[in-house]
Amino acid sequence: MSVLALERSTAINAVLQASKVCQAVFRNLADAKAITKKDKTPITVADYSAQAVINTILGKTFPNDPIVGEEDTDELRGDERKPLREKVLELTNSILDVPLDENKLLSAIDRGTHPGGIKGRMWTLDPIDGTKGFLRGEQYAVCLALIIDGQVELGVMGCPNLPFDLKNKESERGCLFVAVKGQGAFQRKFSSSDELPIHFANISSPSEATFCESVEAGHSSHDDAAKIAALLEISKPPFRVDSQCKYCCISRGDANIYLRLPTNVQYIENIWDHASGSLLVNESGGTISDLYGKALDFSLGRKLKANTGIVASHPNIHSQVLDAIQQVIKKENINN
Ligand SMILES: Nc1ncnc2c1ncn2[C@@H]1O[C@H](COP(=O)(O)OS(=O)(=O)O)[C@@H](OP(=O)(O)O)[C@H]1O
Ligand SMILES: [Mg+2]
Ligand SMILES: [Mg+2]
Ligand SMILES: [Mg+2]
Repeated sequence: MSVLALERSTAINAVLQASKVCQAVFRNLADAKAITKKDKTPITVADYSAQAVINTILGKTFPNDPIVGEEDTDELRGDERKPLREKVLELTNSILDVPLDENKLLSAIDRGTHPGGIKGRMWTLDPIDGTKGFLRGEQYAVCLALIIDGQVELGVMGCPNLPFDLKNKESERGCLFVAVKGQGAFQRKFSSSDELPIHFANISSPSEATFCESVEAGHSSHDDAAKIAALLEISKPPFRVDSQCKYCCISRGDANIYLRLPTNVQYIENIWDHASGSLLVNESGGTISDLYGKALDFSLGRKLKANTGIVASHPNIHSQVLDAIQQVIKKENINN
């Protein structure tokens, strides 16, 4: 049996089950209404339920593994939130073999409150990445990764709305991506367990590239990206796609560069927003770093405290992309 085989199959199953939750919620749009968390970002019953489903499935097979998950139950408790809690419970139990009661539901979600760190095994989970994309009916991803001693060893991403072949409008939607360190990166349909290896598109000059960025200008500066693209003589328009689907798209050659450029200096990226994507990039032949060329450090807790922004691209062009980023950042620092 290959290294991390049980972790790989368990994570794939967990992500597929959580993706079903998201699809069910979206089919009944009334349930997909968001509430706003204390940090002013949106959350839906699907985010809560997907985290409950994945944490429960992981807990059964790996009871001693901690989980660094995006969500917690702070805003799911109290009388006022009873209807929301009941909806989350109903959804979760429509997927799990053994139904949970309310207390078990809350503790399943709160298994995700681990602080992270450098020692030992831990999972990191983003039950819905691109919640805003999910609410718009566009792209979103269920993202799960296993980190051991600060290194991402396994990444699985479910993209329920992503076409298997982007160039074919009729192509089936619902793709799952999986990578294990040293074992390559693969794509499969939700509807079949056949896996196909994926690779970065070969490219020799940045001017030929298509770059991906967030749909939300508040999450990544579109203005800075346009300046960087101009310096690199990129003529193709940006490929704006929600969520960690960006990582999936560059890893299978739909685009060539992923730029995530901070819009404010206070924002620090979360580990669950980049763990699975970073391994997918590395295992499909790409390079990933922060804007200064520094490797992403997943060992410092729940956040990528030592990194600023993200850039992923083909190794042939990575240093040129970093140079262009430096020129734009320097100019901005001078002007501010
Ligand atoms: N200010 C700011 N800067 C950078 N990133 C931020 C910011 N605010 C939120 N977030 C995180 O962005 C995650 C969504 O990823 P994307 O921006 O790629 O997708 S999208 O365009 O918003 O759909 C989103 O993940 P989810 O909350 O899981 O959707 C957030 O973790
Ligand atoms: Mg969120
Ligand atoms: Mg996210
Ligand atoms: Mg999320």
